Amino acid sequence: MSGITLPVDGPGAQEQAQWEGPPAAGALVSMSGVTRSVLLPDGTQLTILDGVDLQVHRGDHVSVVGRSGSGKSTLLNILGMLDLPTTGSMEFDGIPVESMSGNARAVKRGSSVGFIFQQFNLLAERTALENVMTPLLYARGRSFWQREKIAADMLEKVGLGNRLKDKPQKLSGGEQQRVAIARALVRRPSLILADEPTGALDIATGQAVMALLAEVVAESGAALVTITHDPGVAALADRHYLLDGGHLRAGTEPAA
Ligand SMILES: Nc1ncnc2c1ncn2[C@@H]1O[C@H](COP(=O)(O)OP(=O)(O)OP(=O)(O)O)[C@@H](O)[C@H]1O
Repeated sequence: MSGITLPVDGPGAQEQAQWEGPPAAGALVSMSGVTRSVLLPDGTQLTILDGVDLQVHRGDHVSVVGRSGSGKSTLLNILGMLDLPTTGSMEFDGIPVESMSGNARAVKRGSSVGFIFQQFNLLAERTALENVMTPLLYARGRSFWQREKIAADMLEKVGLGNRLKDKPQKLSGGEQQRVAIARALVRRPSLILADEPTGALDIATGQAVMALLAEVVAESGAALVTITHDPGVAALADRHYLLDGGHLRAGTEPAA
């Protein structure tokens, strides 16, 4: 698909102006020596991430592969400020995340991060349009007052302009994921985090959805971090990482 353009004075423009912070040249997300550990019921400590260094800039498309249980979702949760590092440092837009209150992190997450999940996570009782409008309920200004038009425009961008009133159960898996992509992008976040975005789709549909996702994200200027088991999906990224034993390394092959 080509010629995709996002709404000109798009959703979230006001919030972005408010939150844009440091110059675009700086890293959007910077992780340095990040570990994440949890205390297990038997009192032992499980180290899930160990000494992770990662920088993500606007416009980047980064893939992370790794075996089941290697810590991919844990990494994504930290990138999206859903969890904090146990040790090490992470900055989002130049702001140390540990210096932000929980509320400030939630506001920042809402305006700056869009999530896409394997199982789409759409609200079953809401139409495609209502699902895409949902993030705009937390926006301000034009993004809030014109949320219906903004959401409809975004669904048009992902090729679903004729399915606005359909609920998820009437949509195919690929169509549901396109609704989820529209929802993730509707506030014009600076970072899109996709956790196995093609995992519930057949190969051809997954490739089409992934190509669309990469294109609309690139058009928006946001960064895209994709976690995937699928080498074909990972290959679409510009930079490739592997999580292995809690360590993040460049490339897709485990260390010898
Ligand atoms: N809160 C927690 N308490 C205990 N163990 C945890 C916790 N969170 C994660 N783990 C463990 O840490 C490891 C990494 O989990 P994570 O979900 O990040 O892996 P993943 O690479 O995303 O796996 P998958 O590909 O199967 O989704 C797993 O062994 C998981 O059981």
